[in-house]
Amino acid sequence: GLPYPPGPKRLPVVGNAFNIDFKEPYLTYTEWGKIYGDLVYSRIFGQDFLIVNSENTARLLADQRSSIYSDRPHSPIYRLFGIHHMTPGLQYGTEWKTQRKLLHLSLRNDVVDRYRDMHLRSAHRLLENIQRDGKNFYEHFDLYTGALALEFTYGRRIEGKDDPIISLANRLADVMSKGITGERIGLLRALPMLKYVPLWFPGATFQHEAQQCRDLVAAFSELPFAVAKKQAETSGLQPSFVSDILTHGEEESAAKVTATGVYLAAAESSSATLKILILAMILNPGVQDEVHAELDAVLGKAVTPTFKDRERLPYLQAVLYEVMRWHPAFPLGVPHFTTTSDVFEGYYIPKGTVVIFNTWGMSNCEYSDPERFDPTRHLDVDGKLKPEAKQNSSKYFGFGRSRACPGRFFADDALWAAAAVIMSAFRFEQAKDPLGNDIEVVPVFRPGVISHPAPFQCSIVDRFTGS
Ligand code: HEM
Repeated sequence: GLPYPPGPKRLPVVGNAFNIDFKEPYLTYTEWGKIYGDLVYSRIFGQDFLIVNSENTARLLADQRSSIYSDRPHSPIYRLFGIHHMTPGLQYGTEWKTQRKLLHLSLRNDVVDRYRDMHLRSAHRLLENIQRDGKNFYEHFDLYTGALALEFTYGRRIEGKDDPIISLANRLADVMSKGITGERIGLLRALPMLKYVPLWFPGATFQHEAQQCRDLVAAFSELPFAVAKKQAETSGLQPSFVSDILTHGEEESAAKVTATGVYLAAAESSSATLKILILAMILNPGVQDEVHAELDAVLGKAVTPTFKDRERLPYLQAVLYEVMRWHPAFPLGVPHFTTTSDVFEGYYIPKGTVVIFNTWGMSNCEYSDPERFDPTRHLDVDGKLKPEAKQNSSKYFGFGRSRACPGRFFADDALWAAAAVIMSAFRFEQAKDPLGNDIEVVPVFRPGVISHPAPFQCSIVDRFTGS
């Protein structure tokens, strides 16, 4: 037979389990990429992995062979935690295709303009929250993106973090991110009997978390939907994802399931990106000066931007592209899985291989001096956006025409609205200690599929009052 793609030497049974930095696996994969090239083969506990280190190869596989490369890894953990029927984890097949069709109705490029008022209204709410209570800016970003996701999905306006639906959603996201880790997915593959440990068994934390997650999923797929329907009967249906589906005569059950997945896919990814923006601004005050200079020159002082100003603010847009390049919120995308075996450039790729698109590696190796935060990479000599800038940033939303993020156009507007509104109002700076010295900020990212910056202190100054 044909050889596997090149890769690090494997030990019997464990394979490469001890070669990977599980906290920041993208660092390991990027190192491997430098040694072995665009395609790296690895194995852990009998599971095949293919790491794809170049954007071009990722597109050749995911776009041109999408029927082979669009599945998701099969793991019993999704069923245990009750999330196996949500779009991001669904296996390639009819149910997934139906959900993608429903998402397309409300999220395609030519319909997302209708959410722009909602984005701006929510961005102003974000601004007020930061003005009132700057210390908890992380929480305000989570509320901004969570509220947008819920209003988009159910037409429900969220007034604050105590809203019962947002607190339910947050509890669910929390249980999921703690419960469904890569290590557990691996452990369950190695010791499948773990899923039969009875609930009463001492130390069965895993089972308790799974049960709690299933209960929360069940509540979350019923409650907001029921509220939206009730509202529809009394005051008419607010335009939303759910209303789009119901007016198209689609089945209620498909609508409910798809809606639940949207919140989980939309909220955390966008708020992580906004936190990375603030981190980048604190670390690069000169870039922040440029953003402010552009805003003041184009709009005049103390004018808050709206979407009609977007084209005239190329530097701000370049900053957003650079945020995603500098540290992608999904450094390794979301894993794909092969439905059949394949041969690519003379290499054999088995059926059932987990395919990891190393976006972090791509955004580091395909640019010079990659650690430097430099928005001008995306601008030409006249300060206009390079024609390829938008396309270059599409990799941060994943790969495969049919599997890539369906919410990317919505996310793009949500990020822009928040960035434009809060950056026109505030300057983000290093916080000071009681002696007046700057508190140094070191960029540290938490492990996980979505890479959040670890909490950092920050001083937020009103640009116009100086307070
Ligand atoms: C900055 C914000 C966001 C980023 C960086 C992001 C990125 C991603 C990535 C990398 C994937 C995996 C694609 C792949 O399999 O290759 C994904 C999937 C997905 N995203 Fe997003 N996303 C964002 C916001 C959103 C929003 C706002 C929504 C909905 C309104 C959304 C809905 C989804 C859904 C439903 C999936 C699963 C698609 C599938 O498995 O078929 N995302 N996203």
